[in-house]
Amino acid sequence: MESLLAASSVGTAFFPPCPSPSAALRSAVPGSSNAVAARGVRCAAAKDSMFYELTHDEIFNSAEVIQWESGKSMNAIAAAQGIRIRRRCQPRYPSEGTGADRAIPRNILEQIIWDKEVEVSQRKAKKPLQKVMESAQHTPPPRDFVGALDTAHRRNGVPALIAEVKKASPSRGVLRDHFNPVEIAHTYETNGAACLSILTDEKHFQGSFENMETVRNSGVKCPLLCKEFVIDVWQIYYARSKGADAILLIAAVLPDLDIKYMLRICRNLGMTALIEVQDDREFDRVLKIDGVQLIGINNRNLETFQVDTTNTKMLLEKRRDIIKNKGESGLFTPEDIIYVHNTGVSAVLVGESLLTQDDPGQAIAGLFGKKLLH
Ligand SMILES: O=C(O)c1ccccc1NCC(=O)[C@H](O)[C@H](O)COP(=O)(O)O
Repeated sequence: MESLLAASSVGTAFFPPCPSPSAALRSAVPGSSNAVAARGVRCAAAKDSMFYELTHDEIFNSAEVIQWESGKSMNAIAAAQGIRIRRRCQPRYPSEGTGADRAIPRNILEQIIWDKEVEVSQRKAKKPLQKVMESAQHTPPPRDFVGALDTAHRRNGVPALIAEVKKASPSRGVLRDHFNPVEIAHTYETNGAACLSILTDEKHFQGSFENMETVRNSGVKCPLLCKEFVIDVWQIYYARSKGADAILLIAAVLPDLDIKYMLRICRNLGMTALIEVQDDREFDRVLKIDGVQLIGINNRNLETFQVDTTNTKMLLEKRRDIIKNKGESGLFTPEDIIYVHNTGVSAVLVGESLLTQDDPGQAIAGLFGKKLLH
């Protein structure tokens, strides 16, 4: 088994990680030895153990390499896994398609991802990956996200709460005119939230990484989830450098290869990855990936915005023996909480129903039908 660390023997002492394995593969010429070279060089690991050391077998299983080397584009590989969200990468090969079908996003999630591609490349131009990795290295160590959820679940006998700090969303528009992330974070914590989820996307949610950093530095003790649309490992290191303890990875957006790679980076940074699924196919894909600690079942279809709390039940009924699950979106009443708890979830992620009340923290007792201890 050849380790990518060994590939750093090409001469330079330090190789930043590739944005994602599928992006590295995309930059190579399929079917040629360049594809192999790209694997070796673009994904070579930094020697520092804080980063990562992946083997070829871990990242590039033979089926994936064969797919790539047969000339399939990244979007085609993703589509073969049932991923409907396309990247807006410039077409390089006829199989990637051209023309009108590529110019218009098919739904809001695809629009967010296309905007994210532009945003991340601009951010990277301002602060390259190597600098972000250094900043991440100097950030105080992450807090135990899963541990905080477990403790709260045991203490209260109801699903642990990940309370969301978000000003707006594409489906609901502005949720709060007066939006003070630090105030909201503190009232959530005081009223029993186990962890907080901080929206960092600016364009569609009016969030920011500054919010993440300010909340982290404000004395809040809860572990923080960076609620971001991750397409590039740069965002994971950046989130860590701003104090995130956990990060969201969306199965509807990321091919398996990228999830595996990003999971390993999270593990080496000491962060928790919350992997979000919305349907059977995504759930099955994620269950086959080693090292997944936390799965979130979104009740909101991110393509249509439709919310259906029976989604959690439907997906869990078939998979009774699953590790850790979290129900997300569209939870408004104590009955909703009892309903998802009975399906087997040990945590819930809630935004809108708390944020639209005068005091989002005090609204927690109303949502759970009792005061949560913390
Ligand atoms: O909420 C949206 O409109 C949305 C649109 C596209 C992608 C993601 C979106 N929301 C992210 C979330 O999953 C929710 O913020 C989270 O689950 C909390 O949901 P809620 O309690 O309904 O605010």
